[in-house]
Amino acid sequence: MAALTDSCYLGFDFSTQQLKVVAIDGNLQVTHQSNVQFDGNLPEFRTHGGVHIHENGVTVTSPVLMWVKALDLLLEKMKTAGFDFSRVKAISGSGQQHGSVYWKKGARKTLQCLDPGRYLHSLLQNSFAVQDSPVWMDSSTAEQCKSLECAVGGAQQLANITGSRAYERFTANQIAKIYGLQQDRYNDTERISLVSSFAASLFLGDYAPVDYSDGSGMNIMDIFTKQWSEPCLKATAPQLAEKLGDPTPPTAVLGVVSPYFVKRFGFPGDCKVVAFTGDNPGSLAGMRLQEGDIAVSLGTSDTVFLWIKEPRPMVEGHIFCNPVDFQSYMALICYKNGSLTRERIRNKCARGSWEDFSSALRSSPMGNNGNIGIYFDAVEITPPALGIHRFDQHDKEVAAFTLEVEIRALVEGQFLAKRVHAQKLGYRIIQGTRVLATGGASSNKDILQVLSDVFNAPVYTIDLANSACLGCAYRAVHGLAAEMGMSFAEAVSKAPGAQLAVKPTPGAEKVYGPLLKRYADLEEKILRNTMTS
Ligand SMILES: Nc1ncnc2c1ncn2[C@@H]1O[C@H](COP(=O)(O)OP(=O)(O)O)[C@@H](O)[C@H]1O
Ligand SMILES: O=C(CO)[C@@H](O)[C@H](O)COP(=O)(O)O
Repeated sequence: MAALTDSCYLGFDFSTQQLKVVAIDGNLQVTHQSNVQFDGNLPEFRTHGGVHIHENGVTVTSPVLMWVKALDLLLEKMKTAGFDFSRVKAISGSGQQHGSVYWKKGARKTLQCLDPGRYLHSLLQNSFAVQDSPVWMDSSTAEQCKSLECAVGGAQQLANITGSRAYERFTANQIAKIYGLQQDRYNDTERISLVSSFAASLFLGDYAPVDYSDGSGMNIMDIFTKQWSEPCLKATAPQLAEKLGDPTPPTAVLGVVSPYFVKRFGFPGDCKVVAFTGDNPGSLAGMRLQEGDIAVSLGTSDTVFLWIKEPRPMVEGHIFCNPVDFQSYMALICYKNGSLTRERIRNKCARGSWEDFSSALRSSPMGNNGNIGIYFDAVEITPPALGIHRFDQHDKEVAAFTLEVEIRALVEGQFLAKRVHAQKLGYRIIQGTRVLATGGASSNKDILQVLSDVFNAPVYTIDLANSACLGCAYRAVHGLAAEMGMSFAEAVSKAPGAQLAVKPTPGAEKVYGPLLKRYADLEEKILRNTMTS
């Protein structure tokens, strides 16, 4: 037993607003957690919510050096807190999906001989051909999307290969834009990483490959052969395969940590680095999703995901390779107007207080007396529409709601959308369905109550809102076990299970059944108006 509590595994998450870490011991118990907030702890980068929204409103980037500096800061913080790095057997991690990093020619050499006496951000300040990395909130690549779909034979055909039709935030379209507008920088790029494989590269002291699961969010990888698709490569940019390197299984042990971390922080020389993946795949691992469950992540973005065996890619939603099981897949739907929209309405209607926001939810009725709100502050992903739309019980568009009605309309609207879209992908709520919630807003029980009522199913949470970090700490454990043929489920069987957070209110299905239909029709109408305007 002592050996199990002595050993330690780390999971990092480079998400939109912060860098987080979770440490677990060999018994899979959480022993340490920490984080660095980009806006608050690194104000010199002047980000808002971890990003820069450019003047055109659709280009969204983050400074790549901010992520590097956040890692310097986080590891120093852990050291100051007395964290014992010498016990770490393996690390893994995740990153916000789709974002891309452009390593400059010569950067590999720099990575291979980092001076442990200096900070990473100072050592790597000249290592990037593009300083501002495009991130998942970007929607500036409509033109590139059109041309990629056209090149492979249409949206459905692209989905049949890569798991998704062309999406503006997906990496191929971002790369095509950089190649089109900044050819010098593209030519000066030695390696293109995702945020996840970039983070793994820092630890490895060499370029880390893209894993199959996060690689599925690029519009370039064939999710069935798990190789780059030739037609997609060709339609995106020249010499792309060599700049991407070959994709790798998410369970792969990539090597050991770079001597930089051994000398500077005292990591053991044989501490393994397991492939990093996307934050949503990381969450699937952290929640130990089972077939039949539906997971709802309420982070900066809201996402819904499912474990699936037989994928049928469609033009709505995404299919990714499964991060923990080679034979399986995961379906995902992403919403851009998640926590940041809830924060805006909280500030406008609840004096900036989550407590007041919650009490408005508690004191308003299920179904909001028939009022429905659809809030797309930024161009939404599912569906691609914009604007604030409020409807009364007769589906008549109205200009405003009272504060309390506005708060409930936002939360109900967000969850009605999730159930409507999940059902369109074929998901059915059956006896025994569990909704697993995670992400920052999953700490709010009143928000979870609305989720439970709209889905008419119990909502479970895990102890930690940071399921991506935890999942990657589990993946670090599994990476070592997988080498001996052990499955993920076996490797983490001792981990604490999800806890029941809330049950649906009696009568919920009667209230939300008709609202689901109305929501779907109203959304359809908004989308039609968007297309014709
Ligand atoms: N009590 C709360 N109620 C609702 N939302 C909350 C609460 N606490 C935190 N949040 C939301 O959680 C969000 C951060 O979630 P998180 O999953 O950590 O994001 P990310 O991983 O994308 O950085 C914040 O933007 C905030 O709006
Ligand atoms: O674009 C997607 C998924 O397709 C987003 O879910 C990003 O992966 C960002 O994640 P968070 O920082 O919101 O967790």
